[in-house]
Amino acid sequence: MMQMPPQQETNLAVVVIPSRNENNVSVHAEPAFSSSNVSPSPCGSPPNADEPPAPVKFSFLRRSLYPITLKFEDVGYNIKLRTNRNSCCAPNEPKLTRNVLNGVTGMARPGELLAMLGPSGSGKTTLLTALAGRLPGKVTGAITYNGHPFSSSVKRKIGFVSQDDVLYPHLTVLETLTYAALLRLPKELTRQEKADQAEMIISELGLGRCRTNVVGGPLVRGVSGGERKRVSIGLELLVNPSLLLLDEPTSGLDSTTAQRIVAQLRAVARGGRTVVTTIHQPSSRLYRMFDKVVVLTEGCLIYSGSAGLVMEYFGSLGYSPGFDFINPADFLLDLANGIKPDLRHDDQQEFHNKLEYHDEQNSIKQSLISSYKKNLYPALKAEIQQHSLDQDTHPSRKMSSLRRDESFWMTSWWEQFTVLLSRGLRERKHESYSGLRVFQVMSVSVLSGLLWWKSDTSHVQDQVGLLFFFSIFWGFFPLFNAVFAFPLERPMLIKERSSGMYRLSSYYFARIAGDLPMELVLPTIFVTVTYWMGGLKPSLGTFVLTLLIILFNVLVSQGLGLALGAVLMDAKQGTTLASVTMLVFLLVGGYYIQHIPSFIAWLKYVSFSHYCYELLVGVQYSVNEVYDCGAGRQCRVMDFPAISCLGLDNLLRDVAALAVMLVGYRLLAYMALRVGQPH
Ligand SMILES: Nc1ncnc2c1ncn2[C@@H]1O[C@H](COP(=O)(O)OP(=O)(O)OP(=O)(O)O)[C@@H](O)[C@H]1O
Repeated sequence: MMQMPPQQETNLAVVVIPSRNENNVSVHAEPAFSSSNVSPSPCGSPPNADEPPAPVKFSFLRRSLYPITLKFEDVGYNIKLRTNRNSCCAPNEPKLTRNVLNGVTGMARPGELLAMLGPSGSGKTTLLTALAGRLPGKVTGAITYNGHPFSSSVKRKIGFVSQDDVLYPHLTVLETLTYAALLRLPKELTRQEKADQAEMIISELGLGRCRTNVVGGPLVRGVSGGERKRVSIGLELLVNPSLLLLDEPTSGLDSTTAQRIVAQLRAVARGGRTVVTTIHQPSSRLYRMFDKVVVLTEGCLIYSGSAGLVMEYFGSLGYSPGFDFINPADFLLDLANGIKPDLRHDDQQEFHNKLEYHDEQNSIKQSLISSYKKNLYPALKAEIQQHSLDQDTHPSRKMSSLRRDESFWMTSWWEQFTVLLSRGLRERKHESYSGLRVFQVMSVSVLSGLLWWKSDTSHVQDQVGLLFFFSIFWGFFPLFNAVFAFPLERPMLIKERSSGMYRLSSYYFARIAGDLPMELVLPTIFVTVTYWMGGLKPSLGTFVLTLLIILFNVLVSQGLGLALGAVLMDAKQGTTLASVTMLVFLLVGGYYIQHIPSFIAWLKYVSFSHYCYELLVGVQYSVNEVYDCGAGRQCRVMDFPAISCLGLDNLLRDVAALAVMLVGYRLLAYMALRVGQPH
């Protein structure tokens, strides 16, 4: 029943990969565009037409060094359904579960392209995610890679392309692939060699014309959908994966582009890799490129085996198309939906209107599932077992490298940090240095300078008001900017951490360091303008201290924003909680209420704005400073009611409290990220 993978095509190039850890391995590779059915690049012209010929030494189409045979036996998966019932009111209510996968079995060998077909909701994505070792919760049955269960070593040999392209919208195609190459390729290669590898992928995937275009996203116009998909595929091909899993790589693309992508996937498979893809409605031209198909209906299999034998198999069950020519994929999808393929289109319309339609559909599906269990399943199991026996008798085929502990990272911590920092700065430069943001800060700064224009100590109340405004404005602003950081980056973080690209700590420190310049530049400009316009103490020392306190406050506030974002991982919830927190800090900061009832006075000790305000007032006025308090009398500033109740006798305590928060919030953010991310 099983069709062996087509042998290597004749038009092969022998190339040498000078990777230092691969010891100049001689390998065979197909030229990427040797296939006659590959159509011209949607970027404009066929790749290489107006580009210098790409060096072949790094071609991703080199043979896989660690071929993987993927086996999945009796795979099952249930999801817990959310109910509207309040569980505390019905504690004994059994939890509702839904069976998404039920006894799914199959095998894909190196060199094969396996396609998963089935109606929407039949479980294709769930199965693919389970095969990639990324499905949360318990997966029953067995999924093995050369006989081994999923491990960190296997993870490094798997490429996973999700249905949604998770890419940074403001990076160009070249930058996207180059940064990935710098992070994912082994440290034995130089930076230049890694960059060359990215260039090679661009050339081989026909992205040459759009290499300097930004990738784009929902809010930014960038490259086309097909180009974006090829960038996603290229990111995985960079690491020469042994097993490549793709979720609907052709959805939303025109048939020519779809065919081009599948042709490339087939070429990738022919290099000794195992390629598994889910696909929606492939044309018959596409279907012919598949070696194997798995057909799902409602989480159960109706077929698993050779793509070329489906018509014969279903014909033997009495299901034959009523037409001379039919796309096998349409035929399979009709069957998976429980529709008899011999009904003509008009008849189907009529049939759909009948009441017994659903019963009939269900009975066809059940009969196909039973036939699969009776006719195909035993042979499939026997084949899988025979393959396992062969592996046991030929231990060399078991790929000992998979057992080796490869939990080490591809690049050093420092390398990861510098690459992630550079990538983050480039991706967010439009946001950090946006004119709107600068305008926002500058306009508030100039307006407050005018409102407090040349105030002096005869208006102490106004001056402390300005200092309080400093502490609150530079509490709100960084907090709200930081709260978005992790929720917005979450999909990228999950994707990249799932493929073991970098340590969480290197990402975290790069993110914090990348945000620093603008987080510190804007308050510096703001304070410089407002301090001197507002008539605060004309002393350079006091000005510098005021600036340092505000920058300290900014860092603490940013830390709280990062922590809220990392704990909640939801921008909406994060901003809601941030606004409530800042309102509380505003009220207990010490400016509006001077006599807070003792049972709630503790709130001010958790408010960084309170400490910041105390410090600002503390450095602004010296102990013996006086002001004109009317009728020619001189009063001590420290006796002014709004200041005396602050208790400025222990400013070091304020500094210590802010320092604890500075470290504590960042630590909390890191821990929350660690808990929520794949390891
Ligand atoms: N986390 C989840 N919560 C609720 N339902 C889920 C979850 N994951 C999967 N499902 C359900 O499981 C079924 C299979 O989903 P899956 O995404 O695997 O289908 P699919 O065949 O890939 O569909 P499509 O072709 O539309 O992408 C669907 O009915 C889906 O609603």
